[in-house]
Amino acid sequence: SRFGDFGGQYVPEALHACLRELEAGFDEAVADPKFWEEFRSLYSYIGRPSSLHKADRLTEYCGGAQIWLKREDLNHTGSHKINNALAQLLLAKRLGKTEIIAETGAGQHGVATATACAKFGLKCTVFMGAEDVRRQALNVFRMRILGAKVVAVTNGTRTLRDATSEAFRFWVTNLKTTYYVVGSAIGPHPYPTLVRTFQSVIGQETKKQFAELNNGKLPDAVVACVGGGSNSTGMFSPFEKDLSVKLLGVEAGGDGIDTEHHSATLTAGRPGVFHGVKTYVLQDQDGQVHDTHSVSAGLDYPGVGPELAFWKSTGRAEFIAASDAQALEGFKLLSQLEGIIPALESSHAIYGACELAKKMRPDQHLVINVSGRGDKDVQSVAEALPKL
Ligand SMILES: CC/C=C(/N=C/c1c(COP(=O)(O)O)cnc(C)c1O)C(=O)O
Repeated sequence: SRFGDFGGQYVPEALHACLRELEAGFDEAVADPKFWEEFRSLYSYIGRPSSLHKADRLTEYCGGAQIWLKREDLNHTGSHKINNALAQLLLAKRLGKTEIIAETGAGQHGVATATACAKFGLKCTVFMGAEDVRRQALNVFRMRILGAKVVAVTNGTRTLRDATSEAFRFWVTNLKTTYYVVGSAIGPHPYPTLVRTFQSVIGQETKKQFAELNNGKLPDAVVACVGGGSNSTGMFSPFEKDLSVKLLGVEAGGDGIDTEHHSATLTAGRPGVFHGVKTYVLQDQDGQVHDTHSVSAGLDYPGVGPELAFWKSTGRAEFIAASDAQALEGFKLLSQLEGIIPALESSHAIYGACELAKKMRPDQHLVINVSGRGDKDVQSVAEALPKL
């Protein structure tokens, strides 16, 4: 349950028993070939494997490494979130839970959980900050159309942080019947391990596909955006032992990490406890957690997964921040050079990858995890880029 000094279960006594039940259920499931057979039987529903292909015009534009795209945006519901939501629903069924709750920021995890609940016939309640209900309205409609109840959370900054706190509060009072599908590699043990394990299908496929297309070679670098850390740990973990592969996480630099308005937890935060886990936190010297900002709702969060905090401390992965303006640049680049409209979250990885590619040689290869598609964001981008 530890990632070096990070991880653990910093939760009230009331949660210990159900976290132990969850850990036992998880350990049993991952050791059971039947669980993985059931997960793989969902691949045609998800659209796995997702494709890996070259980005020729983006490669030319950046002028350095060969750039490849892992298309998690093409999954059913439009992001990587479906991998984790479906796997956790299988786990919830094994644990005999009848009610499902989830938190959401960008609405992608909310839609993925609502989709999985519709498929498995379970009641679904999604907690979402009122500000995110406004800026990701398309996904709120989708959740409701899929049969889920969306609870707008109005405390605090009315974003992902508050939705997550509210989901935990609800869970603690409904432990017997309710399974909390956590949407990122955050929260108390076993959630960071559980979510990374289910998302590692991304990195496993990437490694195999890249080798098949490049006579057995590994890529030289892999890039992913970082919110709570699920698409990054899912993409990075299969490469963790391959030290020749550079791992780069791109966080939300908002208005700039020298301002109070960003969500670059690993770049500008420090070790602390938040949402039940020891990790990096954006906090003041008294440990009060900062309000955060990002143009992308899915990265707008003052915590981060403990495994990424560990990889930062060991130097296995590097982290940079892309500002709102730089993310909007990444959004435009992929749209106009490759005809792919990425989620604003993924747009941070596009920008960061292009900066890295420039510093690499043309005989080197870099893979970007395109974590989601940008349909949900076109309204806010149109407002942000009126001259587009
Ligand atoms: C679970 C809260 C985060 C959400 N989304 C985060 C997100 C992220 C960042 O989340 P992580 O992969 O967990 O760091 C990246 N790409 C897309 C398309 C996302 O939607 C959500 O609610 O949909």
